[in-house]
Amino acid sequence: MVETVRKSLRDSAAARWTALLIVSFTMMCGYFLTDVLSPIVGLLESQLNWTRADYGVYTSSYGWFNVFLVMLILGGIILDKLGIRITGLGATALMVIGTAIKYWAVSTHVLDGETIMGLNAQLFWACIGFAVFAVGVEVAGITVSKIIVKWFKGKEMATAMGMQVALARVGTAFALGFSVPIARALGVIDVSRPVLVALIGLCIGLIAFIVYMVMDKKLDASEANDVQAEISHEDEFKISDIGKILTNKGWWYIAILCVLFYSAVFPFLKYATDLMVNKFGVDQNIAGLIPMLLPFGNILLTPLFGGIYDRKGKGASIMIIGSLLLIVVHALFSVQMLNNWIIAMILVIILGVAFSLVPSAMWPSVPKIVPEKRLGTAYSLIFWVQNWGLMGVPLLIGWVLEKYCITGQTMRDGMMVNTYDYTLPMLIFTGFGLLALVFAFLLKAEDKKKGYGLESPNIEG
Ligand SMILES: NCCCC[C@H](N)C(=O)NCC(=O)O
Repeated sequence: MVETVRKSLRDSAAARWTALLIVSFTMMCGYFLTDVLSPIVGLLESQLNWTRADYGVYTSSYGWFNVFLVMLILGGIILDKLGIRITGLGATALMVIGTAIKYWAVSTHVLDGETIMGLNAQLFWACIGFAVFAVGVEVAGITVSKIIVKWFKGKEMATAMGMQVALARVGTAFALGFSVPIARALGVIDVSRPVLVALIGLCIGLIAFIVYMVMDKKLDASEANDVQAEISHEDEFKISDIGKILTNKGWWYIAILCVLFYSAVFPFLKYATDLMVNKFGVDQNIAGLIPMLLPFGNILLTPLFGGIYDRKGKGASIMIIGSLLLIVVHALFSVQMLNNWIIAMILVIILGVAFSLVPSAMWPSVPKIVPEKRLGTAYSLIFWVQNWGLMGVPLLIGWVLEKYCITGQTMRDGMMVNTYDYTLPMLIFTGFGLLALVFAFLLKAEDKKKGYGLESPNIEG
């Protein structure tokens, strides 16, 4: 009898890297929209009368539905229960719908002069759009992580996750770099134009995801056999599995490390331009260029470090080194006499290394701690914990700046504005780094105790 060895579609390198590129493109469009308004805060003020406080409300709306309505956790449960295709399609559609609402809000005049719940109506609807989009992009994020595990387990998983994060950072860098030129293009300033570009990108991203769904179906078909069907039935996700995640110490260490580490990076980026102006004396028209080095650095380094994790292992150690670098950078930012912009550039570059090390090792470590059937929920719970930090820390830093750090006033662009001393905020970020380091060590110790294999390569022999 001739025995045929059935090959899975994931054994084809071309197929799995194509799948990765397709879903990474969708995520890149999502990250572009996420930061598309960050560089045009000044234009929002002059065109739509949004104050800095209004912009703060808009930024925090990212977490409204994800955090308070626990939509992110529901998304993770839906992912584990209903699967990748339906969840990914729903999440991508939500990104498009949310962005369409936001585009309408910032481009229409029918809301002029109206208020809703004490907010300018245009701002209110922009926030609702952003909050809906945020559910989509976060759930799409966990879906894509699960997609990568599905195609790359036992193979180049960390490299693939690193590539996906790198392409997401391209989206962030494009937003930081091109939003202003797009808004100023055609001789008429229009803040809704970058949002329209993002909306078009997301529609293409939706089509890309539908193409991916065909590949996903083919992958399932290539792996289907009776034995597996039996196993997968027994192996179905149950709601009680959430308890198993929440009682897993390793999962907690990753979740806490994640919220502490990301709280010292993304919220820092929201204030980094202002830091360059106030501490390093950089002209505010070009001050954004220094923080922009961070996502650009990530584009090269995250897949590189992912590759090291795949081939050599040392995932927990990589997270320790990343946390150490984070502490060094923020501590040096807090030293008052270090105020030359070249130092600022060097520190941002080192922060870029730290922000490549930790994500490249953290995300591929989750499948080593949590079984695949619970991965969607595990990732979504980590993102949920993380979203509290992403929402709360910018508010904390803003409050600290206003209460303790005003040093005087100066004239900028013909307007009298406050000047700030960033020492205290940078010490707070350093504190997050120190705590992150403690949890990185705890994770390494737990790995040693439980044998998760965080220090082992991902590529199987
Ligand atoms: N401004 C985008 C925030 C994305 C947060 C998301 N939960 C996440 O952590 N993604 C992984 C990453 O490193 O971007």
